Amino acid sequence: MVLNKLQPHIRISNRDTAKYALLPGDPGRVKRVMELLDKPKELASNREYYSISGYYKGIKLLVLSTGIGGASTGIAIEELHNIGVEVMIRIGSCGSLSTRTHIGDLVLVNGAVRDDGTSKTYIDSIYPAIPDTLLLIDTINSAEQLGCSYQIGKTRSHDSFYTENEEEYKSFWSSKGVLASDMETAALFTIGGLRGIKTASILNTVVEYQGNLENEINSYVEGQSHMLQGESNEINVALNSIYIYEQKNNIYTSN
Ligand SMILES: O=P(O)(O)O[C@H]1O[C@H](CO)[C@@H](O)[C@H]1O
Ligand SMILES: O=c1cc[nH]c(=O)[nH]1
Repeated sequence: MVLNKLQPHIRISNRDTAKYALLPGDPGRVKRVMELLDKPKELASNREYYSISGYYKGIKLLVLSTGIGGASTGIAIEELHNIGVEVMIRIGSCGSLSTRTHIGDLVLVNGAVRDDGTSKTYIDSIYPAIPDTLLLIDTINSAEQLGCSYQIGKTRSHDSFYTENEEEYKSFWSSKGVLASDMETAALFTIGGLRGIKTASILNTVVEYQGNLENEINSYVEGQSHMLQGESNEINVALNSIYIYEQKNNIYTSN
C-alpha cells in the first residue's frame, strides 16, 4: 500500500519518491553520492535522516542516510516502503573479519548473521537475512564491469562496539567464515524479505581484521585515501547496479 502521507522520521512523501534508494549510514556519504547525480535536489534533513533525490543515466533515485544501527535503519526502510520505494541498496562501511579482506575492498553481502536486536524483534532468527538474488547478481556484474576489488560473502550485523567481549565475538564469527561486520545489513535484509522489498548491501572495508577499530574509523572520518577510494567504488557499483537492474526491467521512471 502506498500512502500519500509525509513520513514522520524521514520527512519525505510520495510526491518526491522514486523506485530506487541508496542507503548509507552516514549523512556525509549522501553528499558524496549527490556529486554524481543529475538534477540533484535536497529533500529533507531530520535527526540522522538526510535525503536527496537525483537522476543517474535518466533513472530517478533517492539517497537517504539511515544513521547507525538496525533500529534507525528499520524506521527508514518502513517509511521508504510506505512511499513506494521498491529497491534498496545499502552503501555502508564495515570491519573485516578475514585476513583476505583489506581496507578499501568491497564486500557484496550474500547473507547476514542476525546478531542485532531489530531483526529479531520482527521475527525469530531462524528466518534468513538474505538479499534479493537477482539484485545481488547485478551488484556482482556491476563490480566486474567497473573493475573494483570485491568479495562476496556474509556479514555479521551487531549492535555494540565497546563491550568487553568484542574481540571474542569477532574471532568466533571469523572462524565461521563470516567476512565482515556491520550494523544494518541484517535489519535491511530481514525487513526487506518480510515486506517484499528488493535489497542488496555493498560494504566498504574501513577496519582490517585484528586492526585497531578506533584508529581506523578515525582515519576513515579524516579521509584516508584507500578508504575513500573504496567508498567511491561502492557508490559507483551501486549506481551502475541500478542501471543494470533497470535495463533488465526496462521501465524508466522519469517524473
Ligand atoms: O558507515 P556506515 O554505513 O554507517 O556503516 C558502519 O559504520 C557505523 C559504525 O562506525 C555503523 O553504522 C556501521 O554499520
Ligand atoms: O566491526 C566493525 C567495524 C566497522 N564497522 C562496524 O559496523 N563494525
